[in-house]
Amino acid sequence: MRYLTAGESHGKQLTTIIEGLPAQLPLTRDNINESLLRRQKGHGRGKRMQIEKDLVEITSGVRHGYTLGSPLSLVIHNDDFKHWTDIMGEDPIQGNKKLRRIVTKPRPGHADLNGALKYGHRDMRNVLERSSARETAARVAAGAVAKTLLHHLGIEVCGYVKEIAGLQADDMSELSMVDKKVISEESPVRTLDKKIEQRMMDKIDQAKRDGDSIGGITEVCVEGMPAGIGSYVHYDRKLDSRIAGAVISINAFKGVEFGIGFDAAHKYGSEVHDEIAWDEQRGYYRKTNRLGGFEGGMTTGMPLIIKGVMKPIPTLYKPLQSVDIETKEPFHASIERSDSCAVPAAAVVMEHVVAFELAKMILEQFPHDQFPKLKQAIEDYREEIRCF
Ligand SMILES: Cc1cc2nc3c(=O)[nH]c(=O)nc-3n(C[C@H](O)[C@H](O)[C@H](O)COP(=O)(O)O)c2cc1C
Ligand SMILES: C=C(O[C@@H]1CC(C(=O)O)=C[C@@H](OP(=O)(O)O)[C@H]1O)C(=O)O
Repeated sequence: MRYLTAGESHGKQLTTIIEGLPAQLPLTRDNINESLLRRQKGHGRGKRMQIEKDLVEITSGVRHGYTLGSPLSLVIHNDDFKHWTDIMGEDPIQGNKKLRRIVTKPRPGHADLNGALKYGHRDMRNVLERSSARETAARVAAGAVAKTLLHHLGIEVCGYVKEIAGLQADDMSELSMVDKKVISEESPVRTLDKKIEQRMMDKIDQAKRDGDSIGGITEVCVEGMPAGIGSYVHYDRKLDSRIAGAVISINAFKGVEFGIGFDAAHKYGSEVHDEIAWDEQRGYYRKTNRLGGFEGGMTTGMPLIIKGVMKPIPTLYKPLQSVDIETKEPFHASIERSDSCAVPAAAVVMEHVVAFELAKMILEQFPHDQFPKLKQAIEDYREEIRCF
């Protein structure tokens, strides 16, 4: 299974095409819209999220509530396009630089300058339109399809905020998946402790007043993955490495950790590795889960715990110094609008890109033309490893 996305941030629409899904998977647009709505929430988003109401249209691949096995295409319309029809239209546009809204002032931390150098764009709008995290809506749509597939296989994926501006959200490790989901779905900045939640929002508001931005840490937990998904035999079949790539591909993500992650560097082996145990009901299991559910590029059968680090948003109301590519003069640009913190939304994005990689690996490992047969194959495999 693979997917592609297309679409510019202020263009007409975002398109996602997923190829390689099994036939006969139950799928409706509600499965996807729920995820899209969650991605739009969270304290610290800018005015754009008030304009957009992300709803998907399934334009192929589904009939009467079930996948056909043919490519699935999903469309999300950009409501903001109506304000940008000339600037984003396909026909040549006349007028002065201001009318055409040509961008010649690159923002440090965004893709503007490097993208302009690479593709030879003297108008950096040609870069920012596609490098914008608007594209993550299309990725969430793909991930929502993957999550639906996983859900029907008894696998649940949940993403939530772990830290914003140095403030730790509550440790959710002991909570049931249902409770984790309630917390992350209500509003992704939610924590169990209302005081911490308020302090996070205060920090975001303060950063916004200061013309600054804020990053944080997101976490994804996965329950129900059987052991042995992924592979040790080749670098590109290691599931943890695919997940790491997918997480780092999210705009502004700069790090990924599995389980205790970087803390493993300061510990002894006896404090890091998870001892193996067995009982009749569960089969093999681990007494601890410090490695976050991965060994040798494969799942261990324990919950997957994955963290991602998001840097602060690059577009600042109090801008950093840069150089105009036309005049070569230094400048301090003022900006029109931006998010000041998008960590809650990014947690939802991470949940969905992880889900896609998990579903993709499962489909690689089991025959999957027909979803009911895939489901049976997974059930048989679970039983086989329980009795191993
Ligand atoms: C959900 C989400 C929303 C974002 N919103 C903004 C924004 O409003 N302004 C901005 O400059 N960057 C925003 N970003 C980050 C940029 O898209 C990102 O920093 C940029 O594409 C450069 O890529 P890099 O940071 O991965 O190097 C957002 C990222 C995410 C995940
Ligand atoms: C549109 C989304 O996020 C956008 C991501 C983004 C960026 O530079 O990454 C910049 C902003 O776009 P605009 O300049 O139109 O306000 C965000 O709003 C979205 O998440 O749907």
